[in-house]
Amino acid sequence: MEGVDHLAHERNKSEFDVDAMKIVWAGSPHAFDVSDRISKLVASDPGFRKDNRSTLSRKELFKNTLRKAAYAWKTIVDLRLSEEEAAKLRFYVDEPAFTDLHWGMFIPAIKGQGTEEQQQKWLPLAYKMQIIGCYAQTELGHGSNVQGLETTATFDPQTDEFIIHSPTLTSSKWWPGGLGKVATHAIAYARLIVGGREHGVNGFIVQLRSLEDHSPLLGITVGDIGMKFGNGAYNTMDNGVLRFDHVRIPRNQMLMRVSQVTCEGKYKQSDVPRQLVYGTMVYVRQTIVADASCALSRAVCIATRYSAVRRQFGSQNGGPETQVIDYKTQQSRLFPLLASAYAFRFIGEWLKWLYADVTQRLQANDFSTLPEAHACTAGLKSLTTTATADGIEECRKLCGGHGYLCSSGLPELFAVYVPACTYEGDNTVLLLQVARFLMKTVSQLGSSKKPVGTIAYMTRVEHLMQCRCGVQRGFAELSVDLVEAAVAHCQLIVVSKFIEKLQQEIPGKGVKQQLEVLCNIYALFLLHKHQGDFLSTGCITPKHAALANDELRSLYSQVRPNAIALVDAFNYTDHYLGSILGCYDGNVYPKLYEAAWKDPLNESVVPDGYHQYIRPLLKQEIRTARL
Ligand SMILES: CCCCCCCCCC/C=C\CCCCCCCCCC(=O)SCCNC(=O)CCNC(=O)[C@H](O)C(C)(C)COP(=O)(O)OP(=O)(O)OC[C@H]1O[C@@H](n2cnc3c(N)ncnc32)[C@H](O)[C@@H]1OP(=O)(O)O
Ligand SMILES: Cc1cc2nc3c(=O)[nH]c(=O)nc-3n(C[C@H](O)[C@H](O)[C@H](O)COP(=O)(O)OP(=O)(O)OC[C@H]3O[C@@H](n4cnc5c(N)ncnc54)[C@H](O)[C@@H]3O)c2cc1C
Repeated sequence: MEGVDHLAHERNKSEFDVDAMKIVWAGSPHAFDVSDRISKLVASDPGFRKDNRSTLSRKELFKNTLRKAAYAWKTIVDLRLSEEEAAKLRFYVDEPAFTDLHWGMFIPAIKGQGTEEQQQKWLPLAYKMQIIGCYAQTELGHGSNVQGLETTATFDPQTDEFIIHSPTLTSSKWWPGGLGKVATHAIAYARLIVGGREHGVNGFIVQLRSLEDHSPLLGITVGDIGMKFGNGAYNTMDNGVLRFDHVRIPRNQMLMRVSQVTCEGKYKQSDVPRQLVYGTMVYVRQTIVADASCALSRAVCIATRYSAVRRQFGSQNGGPETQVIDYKTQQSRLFPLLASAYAFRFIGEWLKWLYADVTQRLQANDFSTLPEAHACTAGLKSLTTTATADGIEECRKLCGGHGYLCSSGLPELFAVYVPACTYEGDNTVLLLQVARFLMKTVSQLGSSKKPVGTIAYMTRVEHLMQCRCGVQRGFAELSVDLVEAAVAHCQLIVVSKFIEKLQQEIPGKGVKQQLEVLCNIYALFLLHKHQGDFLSTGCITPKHAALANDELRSLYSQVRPNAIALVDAFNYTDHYLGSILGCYDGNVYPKLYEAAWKDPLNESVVPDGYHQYIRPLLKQEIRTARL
């Protein structure tokens, strides 16, 4: 029945203060207030309706996304929302769109790689959305290998301009979000050529379309790259293709914080690491880790609530069947994902601090923590997105057949989320970067340069020094093992930061105790998952392994009465969840049944095509012997 909380009995079992946990999840009382207020604002505004996406054609879907983006901007301006509130509004609108790249990459690239003068010129236009930008780095032929990009930017001293050109088909820019149909400007990454000499890949601000009639400018060929994985999903984003035919831009449109070209055609490299050109990617990778905890928590919220609603088998003397959340197999699949959602939340908080710290150091020309920041953002982006993509799929399976319905919210969540394992750096390529960082640390063991921060533990691996010669077999040869070592390194960081979080003051009855249970589940689940490595290296004995498994089972029993309250703490509205299986009141079956009849296919009792195709089939005379 509407208005009845079918999960009230579950909520009454909670052993901790849910409202206090909501603050922990949000990060602070202020952050909770903003999130709560904005999520309800979006949920209550029919202008942000999203339950019809899977029934729209690509063109209708895209036009609807443009409408929503414009409506969101009008809401932000009319309500004078702060930058924080505006970002939350875009988050709860919950639809990949060109604005993600405008705000998430185009603006950060200018802030990170532009000079003061360039920031003063371009940022006000971008903040007021008087220009719409995209981040055009990847090409048809190269994405991972940035130094392999082929687009050229040749300096012409006669006119004090750069000539941007796509010399080959494979140099076509390919994938940039917002590029296909909307962006008026791009940060285009190209090989800098001055006086016939190459100076590596740099960023250039290039106008693509007229601000009068949106038509592509002279020398610009631009369009959308076509449908992507899943219906709806990421097809709200116009990932584009772009070719330059000798497009001329003023010299001052090369982002010149890292490298400069003077009007005399002299190339100058600032005394900063050239990798600062990659700074925007580092920034986005750390935001993607926070995104992972959002996406995973969303899937876990749906699967946990539905697991408490769903009953299957186990009826005693005609009594109710067993809630599937009470099956140990369901708990062993679901609760490690619940623990991971909280673990990723806290590692995302720490990574945000690490990024802010390295950014502050860079402003003082202190580059000492840049390698660690690169390794952490690359490795944790890889780890959390792989686990989240796999976790969303596991949550779909945890919901049985109904998890495969669009109305469960899980298929679309999966389809939108999985490219996170690829964009902003293929996950394996990024783990290889972490492996390179770890091997460089090993090579420095014994020198005066002592490992600190997230690699401080490596001082305890002195024995690696003796086998240093072993790694002469070559990085490539050992890359599979090195990638596994990189994953283990990142998992250690996640566990360590979860433990550090628990050493903080955490208010609320029973809140810290619940987080300790989740931290232990996360750590012991990893030990169980990688038991072979721990046993084969002698880190644990078989008895330790058995104890860990016993403790894991006990921890699942401790989480069980608190599971619904732990997902309520995410404070997601039904609108944001977009899931009948995960609705707050647990009134699933009537909503599933009602939703079915709203499908366009049920607009007519007899389907289109019956008279043309089915009736002749049913009425045909069988002229041959029975088949
Ligand atoms: C309906 C339901 C909705 C559900 C919603 C849920 C949530 C969904 C998610 C949100 C959805 C939509 C919103 C979208 C938001 C996100 C959008 C993102 C879009 C993606 C954008 C992109 O993809 S941009 C392009 C990204 N491309 C890459 O990442 C390329 C990867 N490659 C590289 O980074 C580099 O090529 C390389 C690092 C792999 C190699 O570089 P290079 O060859 O130059 O270097 P070397 O390997 O030789 O190393 C040399 C030394 O440099 C150091 N190094 C390398 N990189 C860096 C760095 N970045 N910073 C610092 N140092 C660096 C390296 O360590 C070496 O050092 P030494 O060993 O000391 O020499
Ligand atoms: C939805 C989406 C949105 C995107 N948005 C943007 C955007 O806005 N702007 C932008 O510039 N780009 C964007 N991209 C492009 C994205 O950044 C690249 O696709 C990504 O960096 C991966 O590069 P690639 O496609 O070249 O993969 P590849 O490198 O070709 O990967 C193919 C395979 O090769 C393997 N591989 C590659 N190199 C090595 C190596 N050295 N050792 C071992 N294995 C290796 C990889 O692990 C992978 O298994 C987007 C992509 C997607 C899917």
